[in-house]
Amino acid sequence: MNSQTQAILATDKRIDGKAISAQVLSEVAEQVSQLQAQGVQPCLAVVLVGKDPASQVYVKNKLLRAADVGILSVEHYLPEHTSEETLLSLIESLNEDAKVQGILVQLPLPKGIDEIKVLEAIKPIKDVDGFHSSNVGGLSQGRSVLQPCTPSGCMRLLKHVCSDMSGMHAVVVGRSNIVGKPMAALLLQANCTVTLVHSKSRDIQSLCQMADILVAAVGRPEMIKQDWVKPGAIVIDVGINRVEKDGSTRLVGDVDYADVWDSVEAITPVPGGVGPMTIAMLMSNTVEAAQRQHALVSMNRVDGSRESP
Ligand SMILES: NC(=O)C1=CN([C@@H]2O[C@H](COP(=O)(O)OP(=O)(O)OC[C@H]3O[C@@H](n4cnc5c(N)ncnc54)[C@H](OP(=O)(O)O)[C@@H]3O)[C@@H](O)[C@H]2O)C=CC1
Ligand SMILES: Nc1nc(=O)c2c([nH]1)NC[C@@H]1CN(c3ccc(C(=O)N[C@@H](CCC(=O)O)C(=O)O)cc3)C=[N+]21
Repeated sequence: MNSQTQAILATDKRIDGKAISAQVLSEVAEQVSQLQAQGVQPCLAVVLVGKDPASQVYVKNKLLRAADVGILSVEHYLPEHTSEETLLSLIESLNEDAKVQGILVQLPLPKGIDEIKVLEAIKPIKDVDGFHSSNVGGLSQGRSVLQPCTPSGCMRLLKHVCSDMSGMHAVVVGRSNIVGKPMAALLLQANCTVTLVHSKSRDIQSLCQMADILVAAVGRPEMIKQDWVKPGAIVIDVGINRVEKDGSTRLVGDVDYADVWDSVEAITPVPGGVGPMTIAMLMSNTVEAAQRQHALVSMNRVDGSRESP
């Protein structure tokens, strides 16, 4: 990225996730071309069980972005009442398919299917969501593993407005396995002092007021107001909430954007903030998975060892 683009993206208070994700996607497209030149076509398998309307929209957007950057995608749509066994055997066949380097099982899964069991069935090297315990453990140890897309997207946005986060107090609201916990791990790795807040925390407002970096991943529309935010804070709003207002549906975050605007140094909008970054990082992880698998295959050809990707 040249310094002029960096300046454009960083001068505004609004952290433009759409523009920054476009940069990530153009880097990914370049990496895809390099892999293709080596005879590797990156391919992402997306598995959707049931007909949850929001999941259908997200999956469609992921497939569109994959096509944009030259990543092949294969879709597996399974009916709502699919058994856990059927899903596990699909994952097994995708694990064994050398043409597929990335596997994503869209969450949430229908009731009756053990989410952890399903995520654990995905080969860690193909786990482009970064949800397998081996990748989760690797992240907390600071190893170079496939990282969860939403938190790594948030880190990328933060780096646009803050080149060194060392010593800053980061408060993350929400402790889910897919957002809050890995977000805290990444902030810790960036040398922040991290507070992880959840529904059982006491006096959440005071904890938020202490934040130099505030990350909201709660799922409560516009919960965070101006008097929760320290003046000059950087705010990353992960929340995606659909609210009805005057007969139409609007998308809002967990932060009251208009209310906090005057206080903050920088803030991500909803939509157009973290959401597009999540998808861009998924493409980036797919390419990384393809590169790692290609390197393993090449290494095995040279030394004849039996380890397979
Ligand atoms: N932009 C993107 O790319 C993505 C956006 N999202 C959005 O982010 C939001 C969070 O998602 P996700 O992490 O999956 O959600 P979960 O519902 O899994 O987790 C929500 C977390 O918030 C905590 N919480 C709930 N209410 C409160 C409260 N009043 N005060 C403090 N903490 C509270 C819960 O605490 P406890 O653990 O105690 O129950 C829980 O840890 C949602 O709006 C979701 O749609 C999610 C993924 C990606
Ligand atoms: N295995 C798995 N991996 C995920 O990463 C995963 C998941 N399951 N389940 C659901 C959550 C949610 N999530 C989003 C991705 C993109 C947008 C996104 O693109 N949002 C747009 C708006 C989209 C709209 O209009 O609804 C935006 O914020 O601008 C939002 C949310 C990924 N998730």
